[in-house]
Amino acid sequence: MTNPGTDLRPDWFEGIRINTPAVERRAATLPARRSLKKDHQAAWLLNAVRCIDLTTLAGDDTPDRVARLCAKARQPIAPELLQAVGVTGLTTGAVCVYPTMVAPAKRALGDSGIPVASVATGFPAGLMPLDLRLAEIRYAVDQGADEIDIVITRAHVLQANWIALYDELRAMREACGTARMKAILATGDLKSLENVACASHVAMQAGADWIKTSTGKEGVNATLAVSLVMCRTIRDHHARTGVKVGFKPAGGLRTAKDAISWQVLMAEELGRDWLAPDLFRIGASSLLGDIERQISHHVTGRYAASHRLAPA
Ligand SMILES: O=C[C@H](O)COP(=O)(O)O
Repeated sequence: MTNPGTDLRPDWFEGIRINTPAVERRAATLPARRSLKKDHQAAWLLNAVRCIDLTTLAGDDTPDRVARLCAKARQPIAPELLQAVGVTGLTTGAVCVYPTMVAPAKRALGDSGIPVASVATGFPAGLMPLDLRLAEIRYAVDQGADEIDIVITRAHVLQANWIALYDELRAMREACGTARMKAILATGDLKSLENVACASHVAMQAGADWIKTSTGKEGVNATLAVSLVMCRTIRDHHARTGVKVGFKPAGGLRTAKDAISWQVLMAEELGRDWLAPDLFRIGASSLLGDIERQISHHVTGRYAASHRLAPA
C-alpha cells in the first residue's frame, strides 16, 4: 500500500508547540520500559532483524561489498541459532544502497523477495537542482529499486517554506512511480522539534510512505526524543486520514538495546501494527552483529525453547 497523500494542510501543523523537556523525559524512560518482558527479548530482537534496512552508504562501496551485504540480508543470523529458536526464513527488511549499487544488489538478492532501497536526490545533502534529483530517482527505479530514500531540502524547513517543501516532495513521489518513498528529514539539521513535527506532516501530506530521521551523515542522527515527536505526527496523520505511514529511525543505531528501545517506542506510541516491516524499518549498517551476539546468548542460556520466543 502506498500513501496517497493529501493537499497541503498547514492548519494541521502551523503553530504547533512542543514541550521539549517533557518529550525528553518521556524518551529517557523508553529504554527501561517494562512493557517488554525480559523473557521475550530474543523474539523482539528477531523482530528487529526483519525490520532492518541493512545499509552500506560509503564512498568505497563496490559490487563485491554489496553482494556480501546482500548475503547477510538473506541470512542475517547464523542458521544454527535460528534452528535453535525454531525460526525459518528470517531476512532483513531490505538492503539500502547508493543508486549505482542497485543493480548489483538486485542480482545478489535474486528471487529472495528482499526489497532494494536506494538513496537518491543528492544524498546526503540534497543540494542539487531539482531536475537532477528527480532524474536520480528515475535512474534508481530504472535500475530496479523497490524503495527510494529521498532527502529533503533542509532550507525549506528552516525558512518555513512549506509550499516549496510540499511541491518538491510531491514531485519526488511522482518520480518514484510504483516504488515506495521514504522521506529523510535529516532532523539533526532542523534546529527544533517544532520544525521536525512540521516537516513530518508535510512529508506525509505529500505522500511519503515512511518518514525517516536521518541520513547517518548528520552530526546528530536518530534520537528517541526526535523519534517520539515523529511518531506522534504519524499518529495524528492516521487519526485525520486513516492512512498508516511508516517510521524509519536511522543513523547511529548499533546495539541490541537500541533495537529494543525503538520497538518499545513504536509499540507504545503507535501500536503493534507498527512493529512490522511495512510500517517500521531500522536503518543501520552495523546493528546486526550485536543482535546476533545477544540472540546467541539467549539461545545458549535460558531462551532456547521456541515456545518462549513468540513476541509478547
Ligand atoms: O540509512 C541508514 C544510515 O545511513 C545508517 O547509518 P549508520 O551507518 O550509522 O548505521
